[in-house]
Amino acid sequence: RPLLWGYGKDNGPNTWHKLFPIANGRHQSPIDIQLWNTKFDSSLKPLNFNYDPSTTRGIVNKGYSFNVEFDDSTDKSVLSGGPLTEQYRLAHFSFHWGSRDDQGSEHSVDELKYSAELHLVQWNTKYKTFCDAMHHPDGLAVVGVFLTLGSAHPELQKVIDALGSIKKRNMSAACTHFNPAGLLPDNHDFWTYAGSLTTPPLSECVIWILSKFRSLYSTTKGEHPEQHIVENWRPCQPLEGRQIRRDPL
Ligand SMILES: NS(=O)(=O)c1ccc(C(=O)N2CCN(Cc3ccccc3)C2)cc1
Repeated sequence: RPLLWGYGKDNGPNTWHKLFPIANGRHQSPIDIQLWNTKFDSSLKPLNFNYDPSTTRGIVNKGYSFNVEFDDSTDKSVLSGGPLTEQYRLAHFSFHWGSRDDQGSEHSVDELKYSAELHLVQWNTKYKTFCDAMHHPDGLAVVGVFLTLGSAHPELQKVIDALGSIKKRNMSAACTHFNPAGLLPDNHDFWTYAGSLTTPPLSECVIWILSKFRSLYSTTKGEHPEQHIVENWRPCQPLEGRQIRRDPL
């Protein structure tokens, strides 16, 4: 059964507007973070990651990426602070990567792309469900972390080790007690702007929070996540007069 959309020539990002016309909207993601155009905002608070590893549910092959999913039926794993005025529940995290080490991230910084980008996806608890939240500009808060090749990263290694058991789309495997905070850089400085999902349905419902600092990862021989899924990043979209705020100075 052919997938509705993907990253190939016939179903890739340049074709998505046909099924999802919002693709040509004015609040699309990802974007290039042009450092000269970021503005310090003293009203931004420190980010507050409050993740409980016992909410880890498992790892699922989504076809064009894989998600590590969390139980979001309670407020056990939540994000608050930063640009957020409410609490957001962790639903899953996933990655975007490329076929080469010099591309793979979705956002770029002064046109520089990283090898991969981690997305920690949270939804605003003032809405009843994730799906409901997707219909509001403040519905989701996605924390983006740039990944660059480096020394092995224990928490990330746990994810890479689990990939062997979810080789096909819709396969899932148990994955427990994962600490998503372990994937974050020590420094929580960030840029933030109003944007969209970077995959269909491309809803303009995301408050993006991009870490200024990188996390390191190393791909072990053979078990490369991109072995079967080669490129799953969307190119940068027009900023259209949006302001990118930064914290701190
Ligand atoms: N790369 S990203 O961070 O922008 C991101 C991408 C996708 C998602 C996500 O979990 N979903 C998007 C919609 N999908 C399911 C769905 C729901 C309603 C209608 C249609 C489809 C789930 C979250 C974050």
